[in-house]
Amino acid sequence: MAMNALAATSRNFRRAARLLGLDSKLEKSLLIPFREIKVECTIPMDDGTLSSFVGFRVQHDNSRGPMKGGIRYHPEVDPDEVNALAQLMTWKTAVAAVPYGGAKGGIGCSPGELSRSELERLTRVFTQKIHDLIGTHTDVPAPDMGTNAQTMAWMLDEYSKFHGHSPAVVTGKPIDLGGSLGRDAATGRGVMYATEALLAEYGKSISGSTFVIQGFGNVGSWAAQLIHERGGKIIALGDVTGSIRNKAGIDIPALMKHRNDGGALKDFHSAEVMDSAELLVHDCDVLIPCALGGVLNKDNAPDVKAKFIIEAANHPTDPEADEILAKKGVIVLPDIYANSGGVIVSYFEWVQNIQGFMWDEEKVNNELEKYMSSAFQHIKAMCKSLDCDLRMGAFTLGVNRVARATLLRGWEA
Ligand SMILES: NC(=O)C1=CN([C@@H]2O[C@H](COP(=O)(O)OP(=O)(O)OC[C@H]3O[C@@H](n4cnc5c(N)ncnc54)[C@H](OP(=O)(O)O)[C@@H]3O)[C@@H](O)[C@H]2O)C=CC1
Ligand SMILES: O=C(O)CCC(=O)C(=O)O
Repeated sequence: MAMNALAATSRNFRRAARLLGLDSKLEKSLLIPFREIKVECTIPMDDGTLSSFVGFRVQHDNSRGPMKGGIRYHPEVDPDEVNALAQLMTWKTAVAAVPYGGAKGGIGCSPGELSRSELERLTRVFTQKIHDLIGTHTDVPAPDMGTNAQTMAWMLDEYSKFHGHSPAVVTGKPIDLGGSLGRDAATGRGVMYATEALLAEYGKSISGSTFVIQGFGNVGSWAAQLIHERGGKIIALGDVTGSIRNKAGIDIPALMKHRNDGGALKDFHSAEVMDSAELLVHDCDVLIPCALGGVLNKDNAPDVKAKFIIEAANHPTDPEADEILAKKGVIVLPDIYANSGGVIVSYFEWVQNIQGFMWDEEKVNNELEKYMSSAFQHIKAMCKSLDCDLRMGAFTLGVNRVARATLLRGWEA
C-alpha cells in the first residue's frame, strides 16, 4: 500500500528544507500552493447522454517564472495527487534551471474508454473553464499520462478563441502547430542521458546492462528505444494490459512495430508473458518505472533486485520504500531530475514560439544533453556538500533555488 502522494512529496520537501536550514515560516509558505482550481466538465456523449468529469489545475509556485506542468487524464486523478505533482514541478523546473514555476492539471476519466470526439469535447470544455487562469506568461500546460500532442492542439485552439492565436500557451503541441522537434521523445531521451550519467559514476554503461521498464507509453517507449539503440538489454516490460520478458533481450523495434500495428504488449510473439506483480521485483541492473506513482512501496521494496532505479514516472517510490531501498544499497535517481527532459524541451518549445524561430532536432537534443548534464553535476555537488542521497541532493538543489527567488522578490513572514 503506497502513501498518499501529497504526504510523500511534502515529506521529501520538509527533509530538504531541514537539510538547508530554511526558516520555518518560509518552509511553510513554500509548501502552500498559489492556486487550486476545480471545475466540472459536462459534455454530451456520443450516445446522446450527458456525462460530467472533474478537472483540476493546481498552480503551485511562480517565483521563478510562469507555472508549468502537464495535464493528466486518468481515473485515479484526485486533488492530492495533482497537488503533489504540481509541487514536484516547482522543484523539477528549478533543478533543470529552466525559468518556470510549477503546476499540474488533470481530469478524472478513462481516456481509453472515450471516443476521439468525446475527448475533444472534454478537452475544449476544460480549456473554456480555465482559459483565464492559464497563459504564455502565467501557466503553460503540456501533455502527461493519458494526453498527447493532439490534446494540446485542442487546448491551443480553444484558448486561441478567447485570446487570439497563442502558440506558447501550451507545449508538446504537434510540429505543424508550433511544437518543437524532439519534444515527443524528450522525456525518454532525458531518461537515457540521466541513466548514462548515473551508470558512469559507478564505472558502468547502458551497453552491457540489463533493464526492466514499467509503462510503454510516451516515456517508456522512447526510453526503451533509446536504451536499446545504445546496446542496453531490456529483459522485461509491462503496461496496463500485462507484462512480457525475454532473457536474451526484447527486440524493441519489432515490439514498436507490433504495437503500432495495434497489437497488445502481451501478444508480442518473441517474448513470454509474465505476472505483472513480478515486474518491479524482476532481477535486473536497472529498473525504470514509467507509469504511475507509488508503485514502489513498503510492500514490494524489500524484494526489489535492481541495483539502480531511474524514476521516469513521477513519484514512483514512496518515502517508506526509499528507506528500505537505501538500506539494501539500491541507488535511486529521483523523478525531479530523471524525467526533467520533457519540461526542458517544453522550455525550448516555448522559447521557439516566443522568438518565432524553429530549431533543428540536433540543436534540441544537444541542448537537452547540456541541461541534463549540468543538472546532474549540480545535484552531485549538493550530495557532497550536504552528505545526502541523490533524492535529497535534487530536492535541496531545487528547493534552495526557489527559496532564493522567493527571498529576492521580497518575501516577508
Ligand atoms: N509525457 C511526459 O513528457 C512526461 C511524463 N512523465 C511521467 O511519466 C509517466 C508516464 O507518462 P507518459 O508516458 O506520458 O504516459 P502515457 O499515457 O503515454 O503512458 C503511460 C503508460 O503507463 C501504462 N500504465 C498505466 N497504468 C499502469 C499500471 N497500473 N501498470 C502498468 N502500466 C501502466 C500505460 O499502459 P496502457 O498504454 O496500456 O494504458 C502506458 O503504457 C507518468 O508518471 C508521467 O507523469 C514525467 C515527465 C514528463
Ligand atoms: O513539459 C512540461 O511542461 C511538463 C511535463 C510534466 O508534466 C512533467 O515533467 O511531469
